[in-house]
Amino acid sequence: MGKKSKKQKDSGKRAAASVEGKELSKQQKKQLMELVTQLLQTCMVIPDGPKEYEYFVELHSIVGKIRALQDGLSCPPLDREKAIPEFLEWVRKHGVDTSAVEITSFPDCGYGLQATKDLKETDPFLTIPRKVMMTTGTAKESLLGPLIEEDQILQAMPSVVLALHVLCERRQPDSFWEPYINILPNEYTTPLYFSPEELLQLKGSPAQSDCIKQYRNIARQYACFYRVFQTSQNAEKLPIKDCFTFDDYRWAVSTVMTRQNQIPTPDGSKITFALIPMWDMCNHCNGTITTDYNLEKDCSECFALRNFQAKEQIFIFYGARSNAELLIHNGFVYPENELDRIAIRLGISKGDPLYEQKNELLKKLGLSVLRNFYIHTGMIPVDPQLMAFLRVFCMSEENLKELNSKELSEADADRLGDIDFPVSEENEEKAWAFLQTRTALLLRAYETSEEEDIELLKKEDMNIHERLAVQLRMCEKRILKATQTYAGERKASVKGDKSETAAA
Ligand SMILES: C[S@@+](CC[C@H](N)C(=O)[O-])C[C@H]1O[C@@H](n2cnc3c(N)ncnc32)[C@H](O)[C@@H]1O
Repeated sequence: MGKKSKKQKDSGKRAAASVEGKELSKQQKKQLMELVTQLLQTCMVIPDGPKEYEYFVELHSIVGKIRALQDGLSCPPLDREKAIPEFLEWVRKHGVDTSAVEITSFPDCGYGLQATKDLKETDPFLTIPRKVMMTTGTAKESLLGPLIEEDQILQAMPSVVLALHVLCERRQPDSFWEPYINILPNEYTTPLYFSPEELLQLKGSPAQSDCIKQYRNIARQYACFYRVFQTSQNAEKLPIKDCFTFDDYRWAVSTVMTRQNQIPTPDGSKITFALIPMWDMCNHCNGTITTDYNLEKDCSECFALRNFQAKEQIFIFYGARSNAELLIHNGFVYPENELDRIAIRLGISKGDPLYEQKNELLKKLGLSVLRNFYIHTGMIPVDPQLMAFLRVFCMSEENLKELNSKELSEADADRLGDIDFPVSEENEEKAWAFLQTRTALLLRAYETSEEEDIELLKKEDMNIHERLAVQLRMCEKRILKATQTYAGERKASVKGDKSETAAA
């Protein structure tokens, strides 16, 4: 499956030669190549902190010029609604039992699956055989095969392989996966689609920098593959060779990012990336992973994560992701996210007179002197790694000497991360005071308050990108505020305990 007959391979050539609509002139092709080279050179630069946003504006402007030249060259739009009946017929023909589910449009999360009957927690509701999936394996068997064999980037990046595979199959008139591709969204809400003004809404959030890094990576990949398609003999037969637009690549990458799953290879020896038709119509909610791969039957099996009544939307759990990760990789924010967290970067200054001793102890704990930690939503925002770092950060010379002079047992290391085992009253007070101040500073980096964000979200005419950015920063502020309060309470309780002791 996925292997094309000679007839199919020839039709790939046809598709490439007759890209509907616009043909670029020689002059335009030259201009495009110059812009792609400029993009590649700009992508070589790794911007530093304060200049990062300006860098994004520059990248976005070069990409804008490329997109303008490519106007009319991208794939024609898809009509999802119209394509659903044929898609259902196709999956059923290939052995998918769709009797428990229906594809329906839901407010706020696009299409999804609705239960046609009551389902009990753990009931199986969808089984998808490998033969309908698009995988890195089917990519290797397609027209892309020779290029994958030649290109080291492709060999190391299965998601890129899958993105190019989807794009080639979208351009292939008689693709096996045509009924599946036709029900995919026309565009996504991943930050790859954000304008500089929209990205500005994330000012103060650590996610802004991650969005820029993602944009730079995808722009660089685009520029690299644009050149590969112009020069490699193994790209000659690809239906995207002469019409590889930035918009199409961004669409393909977003398709893969928002829908891919990992499955074992047929022999079970490795893990591969896959797009799983029909299963990938499920939207996300809190819970646990309930999709498994049955190697014996060679299919993906999905079970209900809770009871669902007939007519209710069936959700699955995509995995433990923060809202920033959900926005960047999945294009949505989930305010009810029980596993939300925000990254904070902490480090010991080289100017700290106890730098060496702190470094030594952190090494013993498997922590580095500068790294990202997380604070979490929920009752206890601080995890053991952060707790241990805060304690070492605020430790006295005496404590450091004592701990560095001996072999640290697992129990010693665990105690340093255990919220209920202070090193000393002084250390505890300092650690919580530090966290309280740091969260207050981080909150000040945003240009709006949580209350202002809540008001903004009441506006109905806000565009979806801005809405997502405002939702994300609102969720982040909630975590920071809760942590600030929590740290303040813990600090006060150390003092309280002290005064109690003094009174006793
Ligand atoms: C695997 S697809 C699910 C099907 C998708 N809704 C569609 O129309 O094709 C994942 C995408 O669904 C949307 N999504 C999933 N869960 C969501 C949720 N809880 N809230 C909002 N959007 C959600 C996001 O756009 C995400 O990128």
